Amino acid sequence: MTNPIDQLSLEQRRVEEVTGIIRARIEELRNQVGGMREDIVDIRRNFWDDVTLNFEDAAESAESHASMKQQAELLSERERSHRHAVEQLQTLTKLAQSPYFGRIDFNEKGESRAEQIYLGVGSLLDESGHEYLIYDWRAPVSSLYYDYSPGPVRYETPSGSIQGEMTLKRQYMIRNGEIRSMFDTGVTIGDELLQEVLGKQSDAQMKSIVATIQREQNRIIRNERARLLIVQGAAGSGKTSAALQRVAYLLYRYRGMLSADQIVLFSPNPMFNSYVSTVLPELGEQNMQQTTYQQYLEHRLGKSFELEDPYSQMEYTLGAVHESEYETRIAAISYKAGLPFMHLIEKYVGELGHSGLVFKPVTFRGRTLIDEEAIAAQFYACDRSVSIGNRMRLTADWILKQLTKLSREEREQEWVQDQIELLDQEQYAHAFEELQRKNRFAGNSFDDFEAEKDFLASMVVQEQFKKLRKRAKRLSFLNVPAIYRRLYEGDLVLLERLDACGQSLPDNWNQISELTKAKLDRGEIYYEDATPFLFLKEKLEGFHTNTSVKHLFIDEAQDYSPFQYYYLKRIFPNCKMTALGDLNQSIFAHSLAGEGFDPLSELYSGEETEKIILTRSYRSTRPIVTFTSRIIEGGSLIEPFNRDGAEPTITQTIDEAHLVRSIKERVEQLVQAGYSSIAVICKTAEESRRIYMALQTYIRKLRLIEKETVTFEKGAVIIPSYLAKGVEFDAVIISDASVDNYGRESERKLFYTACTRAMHELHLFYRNELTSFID
Ligand SMILES: Nc1ncnc2c1ncn2[C@@H]1O[C@H](COP(=O)(O)OP(=O)(O)OP(=O)(O)O)[C@@H](O)[C@H]1O
Repeated sequence: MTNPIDQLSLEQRRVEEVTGIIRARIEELRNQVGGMREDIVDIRRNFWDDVTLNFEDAAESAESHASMKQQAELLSERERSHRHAVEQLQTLTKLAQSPYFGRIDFNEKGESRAEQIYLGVGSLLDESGHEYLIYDWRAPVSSLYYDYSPGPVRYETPSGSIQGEMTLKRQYMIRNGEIRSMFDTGVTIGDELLQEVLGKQSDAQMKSIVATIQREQNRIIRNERARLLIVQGAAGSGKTSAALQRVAYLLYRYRGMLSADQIVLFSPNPMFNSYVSTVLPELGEQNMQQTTYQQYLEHRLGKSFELEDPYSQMEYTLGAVHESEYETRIAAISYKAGLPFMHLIEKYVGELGHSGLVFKPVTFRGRTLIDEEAIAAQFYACDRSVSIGNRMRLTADWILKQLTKLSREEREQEWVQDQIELLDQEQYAHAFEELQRKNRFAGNSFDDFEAEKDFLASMVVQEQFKKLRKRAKRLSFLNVPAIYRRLYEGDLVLLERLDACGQSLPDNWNQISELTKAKLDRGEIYYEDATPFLFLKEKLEGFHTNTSVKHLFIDEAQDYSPFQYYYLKRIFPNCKMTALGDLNQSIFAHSLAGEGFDPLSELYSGEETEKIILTRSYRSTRPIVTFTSRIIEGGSLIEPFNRDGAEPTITQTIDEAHLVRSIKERVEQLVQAGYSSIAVICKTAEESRRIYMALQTYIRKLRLIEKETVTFEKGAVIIPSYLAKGVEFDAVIISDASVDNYGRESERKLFYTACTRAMHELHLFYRNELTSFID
């Protein structure tokens, strides 16, 4: 056995050799890329010179067409090669800095000797093109590194399972071609390396974790079987990290079949998008599509209503306790989140198939062309065995036909003559050409004059009717807002029928109805009504499904309601879903907390669903995890990663001035200690603004984070608790941990979420009495 020093120098020599090969290849590739770029510019510049164009007859035209096609193909082939080479160059540049982070020696069953397998963020072949100098961390064999310690091992490949023995597992920290540290590891992937990584300061951007992925995280990343993968993980257990590495894995595993734009990540807020946006490019992949549920709802709702955002709803639930309508609103949020409400809407739609739909008349220049009764009569005359969506299409076709008829009558109207007189030269010339083309214009008879007049009138009317036709095709003759409102009008037979079939409405349904109607009548819609409204709309109009999305990732999955999950399933029927959440961080009144992930688990069959639980927490130091896990029920199951640090502090302040002074001093001390991201977390936006106003003159570059903030930056920030979801800071200050601020049971998880954002230090301030969430 070689001694450790010799081992290190042997390994260093290999790093140098491999780095040398990488550098040479970079050089080579740079030249190639330069050449390709020139080629492309050249082809683009001379595109028309290099194609032969002749359209004299059909044969010549076909030849010209073929020549153009050939040239375009040549250009796109060069562009593709250029893109590929640039990507390769990016990967090689990363490898030149740190060619690999791990090694396993694997002796495959039946082979006489072990192969040394080095793992990095991309793969590299030797000169002969046969031997891998570096394996991509996502290659099948690389999973051994994450799943096993030395001993008997096996891994899966697309063509079956491979067994053998792992004789060595080693980790490296290589920077600028130099091995900074090296460990031979046992059971877990190097506590030493993880210690080193986690002990570092936070960044404005999330980092990739490929060198230290833990076994249970690897199960999430490489899962290919589940249609629905549910991850319940403690705060800081690496759910978001696992999700992003999973995207990178899927893009590698299904290269050529799956592209980044077929993967969608639903994030908690726009700032989070900026926080995670560098991970995939760091891994040499393109970012998936990112959105928030709110953005998605806005897109779907269009101009129908002004939509309340979830943070305004949150501010209401946190701050409006003393308002008279508070209990009604909370009951409404909770009821409208559930499946019983979804079933109520389904029943309602069933009823609407027989009667009760509300239509809008087709109007034009203040006149009704087709009234709502006629549309309703037409709709209800359609065969009732046909689905509502299809009957709606048939009704639209009927309206289009009516419009064609009506447009003929419309030509006689006075306004048409007025418009004709206003036509310009160009429009006249166009009409004249059209008439000639149709052989309806000879140029010298009375008929011609009539034909021209008629043609111009038809042209003017057609132009104006275009909008009507478009609206009819979009089914805008259906008054969905009014239909949704009717649900709350109380005179529905439906509600009695529901009662009869044992489904009961909440006790205060009448008050809920009043509240909802009042909002709708202002042209606004509560956040909790948006999904039910869209569900109703889609049920009536037919679902606008998105079949191109193949993977849906839902981060902070506990913040979605069962109703929202069913809606998402309907909208994205072809995709696999990965939902990552923590029930202890359920902060919305509508979220999954009560029933856990059960409603989500029922989305697909048992065989299609898998659940993975992560209990180890990596973000915070052991003292912080020990402290925060006492806030919630079942917290003792959370396992802190063994990283030492300062104990959290709790300080009582006398009044607001004292509080502001204390926070200021604490921030200064944290800056002195070298922390670069420090957050003062307040409960609400209002509290955040107040503290910000008081502190801004004392703390340099202090930033106030609001719901509109889209970038996550380093430095000192004041942030409302619910916007701190999913992100982390070196040090966290809780500005007011008094019982007055965090006293209601419903605020426990919000308080927990705020405290668990801290990586290295946590400081709490309070006035009068401390919250009872801390024992
Ligand atoms: N295997 C790992 N190696 C290195 N760092 C890790 C690993 N797993 C998690 N981390 C780090 O732990 C921190 C928390 O990870 P992440 O934000 O993914 O957790 P989370 O479960 O989504 O947290 P939360 O639910 O509290 O928002 C991050 O700094 C991440 O880089």
